[in-house]
Parts: sequence; structure tokens; C-alpha cells
Amino acid sequence: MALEGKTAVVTGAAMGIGKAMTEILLQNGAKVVLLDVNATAGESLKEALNKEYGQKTLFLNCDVESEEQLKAAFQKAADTFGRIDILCNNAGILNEATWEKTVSINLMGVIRGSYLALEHMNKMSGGQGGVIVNTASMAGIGPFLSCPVYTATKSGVVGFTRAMAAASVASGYGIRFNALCPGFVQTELMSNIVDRLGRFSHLTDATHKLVEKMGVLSVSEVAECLLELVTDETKNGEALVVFPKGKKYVTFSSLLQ
Ligand SMILES: NC(=O)C1=CN([C@@H]2O[C@H](COP(=O)(O)OP(=O)(O)OC[C@H]3O[C@@H](n4cnc5c(N)ncnc54)[C@H](O)[C@@H]3O)[C@@H](O)[C@H]2O)C=CC1
Ligand SMILES: CC/C=C\C[C@H](O)C(=O)/C=C/C=C/C=C\C=C\[C@@H](O)C/C=C\CCC(=O)O
Repeated sequence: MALEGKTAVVTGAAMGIGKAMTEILLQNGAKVVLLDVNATAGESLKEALNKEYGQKTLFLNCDVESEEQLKAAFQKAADTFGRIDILCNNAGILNEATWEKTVSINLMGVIRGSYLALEHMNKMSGGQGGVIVNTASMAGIGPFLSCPVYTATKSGVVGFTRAMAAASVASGYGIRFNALCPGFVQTELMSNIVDRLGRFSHLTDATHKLVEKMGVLSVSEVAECLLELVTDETKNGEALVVFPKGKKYVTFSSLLQ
């Protein structure tokens, strides 16, 4: 998929991985609608990006926990730029103490966003098709001992994404679905780990040891992998694991073979 003339929606776009995703999509010619609950960061990023790339971004204050706000944001995106071709369901938190909120944002937010995007992108209802990339995590592939609920949400994102990819092919939606599974990335989400582990805070040292063992990625390394999943039209139903020593597409064994 060439990105010139295409419109992307990125959730959690104001900071961290979402900000890097926004920048690489703009660098490659797309228009980008930034959705985030952090209005201050989102507005200032939009201003900076519009100065650098021309009027090719829109920021909307939007909480992915709210069906109403997401629905309005997608409609505003389509009204402003005429189409939605790419969705990056990236917004997420890590907090085992507020685990219901973690589920609501990380998993339910991805489902909400995917289903709302279908209304705009689905070829069976007048859309042009496109691609949806859901930000999971390495924790979606292997168990993260100090974050069982976070692990559950990210495992759910991987499973949902793979099932939607199959449903899309069978239904003729014309939309590819892929999961992006980074290892540890240097962002705000990794700060104050002990405060994020809730009942598992006694596993803070074990978590730090895991970070040391696996190393830490930069946001731009993750954004490069997003670009691959968006532009390579052969990619559908994939889970791409990214860590400092490299990246790999996960192979899932089929129970039917
Ligand atoms: N930092 C890491 O080590 C890794 C992060 N991830 C995932 O990457 C995604 C982005 O995380 P980071 O950039 O690291 O975190 P971050 O905390 O730096 O950025 C997250 C962004 O999402 C926004 N956000 C939070 N809740 C929201 C909501 N309800 N609605 C809309 N926006 C909301 C925040 O305001 C922030 O701008 C998350 O899904 C996270 O689980 C995956 C693997 C590794
Ligand atoms: C403090 C938490 C910060 C960030 C959370 C973030 O989402 C993250 O990167 C979490 C990673 C957790 C990894 C946990 C365990 C790893 C499990 C292993 O099974 C490795 C899994 C896949 C590696 C691919 C492979 O080579 O098999």
C-alpha cells in the first residue's frame, strides 16, 4: 500500500509509540488523525507536525473507552479527509492495580476501534478497504509474570486480530488485520514499574531482570515495523514480534494439522 493520499487514524498518538507511528506515516505521505486523552500533548504535537508536514494532521481528544467519542472521532476523520484507509489501535496502559481499566482500554478499546473502522473501511458497505494494525506486545506471545492482566489483554489483541483477519478474507471486507508485538520500549509506560504492578509489586526485581535480559527498543524501531505491516499487502493475520536483536513473524501451530 502506497501511503500518498491515504488517511490513517492512530489512537494513543500523543506520546510514545503512537507519536512515532504518526511521524513515520506522515513521512511516507499519509494524512494522520491523532486520537488521545492527553489533549495538551496531542494539540502541541499536531501544531508541530502541521508546521513540518503542512496541514496533514488533525488532533481529536478521544478516549478509546468511549464508544460515543470513538464513533464521533471516526466520523470527523472521514468528514475531514474524505476517507479512512489505515487504523492503528495503539492506545494502551499497563497497570495491574486498575486491571479493569487495563482490560477496557487495551482489549475492549481495540475491539471498539476495529468495529467502528469497519463501518468506514469495509468494501462490503461502500468502503475502500485498508489495513488495521493492533498494538499488542511481546506479552501477547509469552507470559509476562508480573502483569497477568496486561498479558491477558495483549494475548486477546493477538487472538482478536488473527480472527478478524480470517473473518475479513471470508467476508470480503478488503481489510488486512495485523498485530504488532514489541518487546520493552523506552516510553512513559515503562516508568515507575513498581507502581504499575499492583498485587505483583513483589516481582519488580524480576521484571527489571527481564528488561535487562531482553533489552529496550526505541520508538522509531517499532514505527519501522508498523510501516512494514501497513505497506506490505501480503501481510494479513500476522503477529510481528520486535526486540532489540531483531524481529520475527510468529508462526502459530494449527491444531487441525
Ligand atoms: N512501552 C513498551 O514497552 C511497550 C508498549 N506496548 C504497547 O504500546 C502501546 C503504546 O504504549 P506506549 O507508547 O509505550 O505508552 P505511552 O504511555 O508512552 O503512550 C500511550 C498513549 O496512549 C494514550 N492513552 C492512554 N489511555 C488512553 C485512552 N483511554 N484513550 C486514548 N488514548 C489513551 C496516552 O495518553 C498516551 O499518549 C500500548 O498499547 C502498550 O501496551 C507494547 C509493547 C511494549
Ligand atoms: C514494565 C513493562 C513494560 C512494558 C510492557 C511491554 O508490553 C512489554 O514489552 C512486555 C514484555 C513482556 C515480555 C514477557 C515475557 C516474555 C516471554 C517470552 O516467552 C518471550 C516471548 C516471545 C519472544 C519471541 C520468541 O523468540 O519466542
